[in-house]
Amino acid sequence: MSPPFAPGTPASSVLAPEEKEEALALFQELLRFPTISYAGPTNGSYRACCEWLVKTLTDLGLKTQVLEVVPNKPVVVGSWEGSEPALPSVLLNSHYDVVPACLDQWETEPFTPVRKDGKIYARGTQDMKCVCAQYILAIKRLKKPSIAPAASFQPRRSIHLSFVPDEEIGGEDGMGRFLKSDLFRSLHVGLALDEGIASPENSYKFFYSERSPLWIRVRAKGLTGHGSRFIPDTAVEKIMHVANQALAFRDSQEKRLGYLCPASNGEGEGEEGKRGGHGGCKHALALKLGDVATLNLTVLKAGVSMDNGQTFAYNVIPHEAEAGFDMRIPPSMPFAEVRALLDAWTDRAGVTWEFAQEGGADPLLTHHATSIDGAQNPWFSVFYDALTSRGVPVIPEIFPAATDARFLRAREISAFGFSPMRKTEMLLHEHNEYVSEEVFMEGVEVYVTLVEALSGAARFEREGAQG
Ligand SMILES: CSCC[C@H](NC(C)=O)C(=O)O
Ligand SMILES: [Zn+2]
Ligand SMILES: [Zn+2]
Repeated sequence: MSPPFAPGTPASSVLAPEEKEEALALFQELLRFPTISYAGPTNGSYRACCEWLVKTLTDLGLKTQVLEVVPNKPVVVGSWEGSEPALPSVLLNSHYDVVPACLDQWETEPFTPVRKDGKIYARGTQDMKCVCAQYILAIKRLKKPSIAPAASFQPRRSIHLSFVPDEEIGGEDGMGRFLKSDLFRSLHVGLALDEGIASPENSYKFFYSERSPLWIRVRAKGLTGHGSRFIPDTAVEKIMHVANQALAFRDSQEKRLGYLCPASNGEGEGEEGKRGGHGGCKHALALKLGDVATLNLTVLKAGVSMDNGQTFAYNVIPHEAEAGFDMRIPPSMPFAEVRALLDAWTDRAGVTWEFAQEGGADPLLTHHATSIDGAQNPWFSVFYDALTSRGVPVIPEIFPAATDARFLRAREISAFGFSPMRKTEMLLHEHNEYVSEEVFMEGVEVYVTLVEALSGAARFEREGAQG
């Protein structure tokens, strides 16, 4: 892979003002659906959003299919057949669900988009309805071009757009079910694009792997008694012992941030004292969030209560306590090491730990990566060359959280996480989420570039004669 190159000047918007307004109107229509994912019977406005997607894709002339394996959790697929449909296709995936918004913390109504100072405020503007809309608008540009050189574009490989629910609550009933369907098999996907995150710098980040989310439950039992005494071996004391060691590990990982990648020069941890750019490191890569482990104490339960936690008996030492940790494990950290740490922390405290993920953590105990070596993975070269052709530095990273791309990579389908937002504050899951109109419109053009290149890619040598 070539190193990231110096910033250039990206093409500015070439759309007429009325076309920009049309594009922003479409984006705002999508933002109006309160598609908050949750485990309720109707799943917010999934169905209404799905109907809007079906109409929008059909109006574009795409073949539209809806898969509803789990009631009220539809997956929508729009397809544009390529001139060589036997070749592996390009999948543009996005999730249409969003996280909840705390109304009292927002300055605007989260599902009534507001345009102010060149920005659009609404839940989902970054995560990830921007990308849902940009895919649609890029296809619209390519199908009904008003601007050269998009005129007469015909994809060689088929292009599929998938819009899935439930990503924000684990994705099992969304992307998980979609991947197991005959519909998905029929798409014959070679490369998928999925979400990334905004880059505050003048660069595009893209993600080729992600950290594994492990949620750990620790339960302790201990002696009870009067709150005025020195009772030994209490449940809370045991939990505190585990928590203190866990938080010390957290500190040690946080200190690694910004230091040279030890793997890049083969000299191990000692080299981490040298900040990025020094010390003979081959790549001069500073460790980022996706390269280190994180751990947060996110659940704490204890106390004797007769009314479900409304009031507590402050003078009774609780005989049980529980802690929950959200751990994120980078591909460089073997899972055996994680287990050994957890065993050591809990053994010393005389308690046990378990995975808290529903259905177990087995699928999360393997990291999957899409190769970013062009000699191994020709999709990477096409993606990277097309993206860098826009003159903005392009940075490969490991996604710090979990996305639907993990399901694709687990099936050995190449998947890059990418949301075209440069010079943009990262606001996913935050209050007052927004994206600038300029960034949004540039993103449409970025996808025009990417879709042209990816769907136009000639048969790769390894694809053989049958595609
Ligand atoms: C494991 S399912 C939860 C998925 C969620 N994804 C994001 C992007 O926030 C997370 O990483 O917590
Ligand atoms: Zn997302
Ligand atoms: Zn999210």
